[in-house]
Amino acid sequence: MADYKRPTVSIVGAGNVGEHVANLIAIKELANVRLFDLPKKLDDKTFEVVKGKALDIKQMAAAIGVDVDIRGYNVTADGQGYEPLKDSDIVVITAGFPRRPGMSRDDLLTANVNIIRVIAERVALYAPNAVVIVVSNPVDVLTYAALKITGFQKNKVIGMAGVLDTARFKTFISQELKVSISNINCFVIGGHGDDMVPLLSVSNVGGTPLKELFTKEKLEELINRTKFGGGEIVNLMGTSAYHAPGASVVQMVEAILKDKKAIMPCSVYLEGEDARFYEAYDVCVGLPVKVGAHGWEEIIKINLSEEEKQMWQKSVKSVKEGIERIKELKLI
Ligand SMILES: NC(=O)c1ccc[n+]([C@@H]2O[C@H](COP(=O)([O-])OP(=O)(O)OC[C@H]3O[C@@H](n4cnc5c(N)ncnc54)[C@H](O)[C@@H]3O)[C@@H](O)[C@H]2O)c1
Ligand SMILES: O=C(O)C[C@H](O)C(=O)O
Repeated sequence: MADYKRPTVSIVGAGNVGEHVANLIAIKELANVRLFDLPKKLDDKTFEVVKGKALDIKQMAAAIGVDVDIRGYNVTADGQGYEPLKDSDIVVITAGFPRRPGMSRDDLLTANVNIIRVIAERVALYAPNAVVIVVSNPVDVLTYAALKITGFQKNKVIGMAGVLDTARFKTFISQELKVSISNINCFVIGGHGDDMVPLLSVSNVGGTPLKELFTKEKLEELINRTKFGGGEIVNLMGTSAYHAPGASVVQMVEAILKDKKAIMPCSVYLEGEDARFYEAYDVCVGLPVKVGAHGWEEIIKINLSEEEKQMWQKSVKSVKEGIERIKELKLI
């Protein structure tokens, strides 16, 4: 038998989302994990929290009997300490500020793009063959920034959002109909903001279209709850979600590591024939894509209804405004 080499997933930003990604990767015994974060100051002391979290997760792995190696590394905001990114198969970027009640994801843009810039440069330097999954918000604009800054091939840079938004939509449908999540087929596409687009034309429960299962008013209510699903949690917790986001990232990680060719909505770069089909150019935005060993491998072309087209264009426009903003400010 050929030597098995366990893959390596690096996670930059070991906060709420990052540590949950690490935790789930360990539980599923998918890969070795390297966590990177800034040391934390508390009172007069500096703590190496990232090393503590890595050790704790490694001991959890021992407690549940799985064989993965988890390590933590201190980095600095100006990009020192990233050498251990070397040989990573995947780098997940979860570093940056989460929003607080009253904020939109776009309010995080300038602060987070400055963080992403340093990290993306280091990824390009030390892990030039990795697939990069961007999570930090506003995710579509930051996926675009990470793609431009790393200079990676477009298929190697993927934003996580659609898997999460779709999971939320499924949750609300399942609660309402009292039906298994596994019988619900739907996609949420577009930018990860208030203008996201639940695709009713391809959504069904056990084959029955959603439009036949709900009144117009009820469907509207479920769609709105999905669109503002992130904000609902921010208002409840004072910070943003991390269990469902962590699990959504790990679904993508697993599809890449196992070359599953799984179709899931992700934020990807549009150009050429894909851009013409969706009438959206030079932008990263959520669409159903096939995810496998090479990152995203194909954009699935779905004929949108007239109503969906209008919602899609509005969503794309709002992502493009964010991209223009960081270009004007010369942040990328
Ligand atoms: N795409 C999505 O669907 C989605 C879902 C949830 C959260 N998010 C976003 O993910 C990001 C992280 O959320 P969180 O809840 O984990 O926040 P968090 O504050 O718990 O964790 C962020 C971590 O990033 C670290 N960090 C900050 N600057 C850094 C730098 N320069 N280098 C290295 N590490 C740095 C912080 O020290 C912190 O540990 C936020 O921007 C949030 O909005 C996106
Ligand atoms: O809502 C947020 O700010 C975090 C994330 O984008 C989410 O949808 O949970």
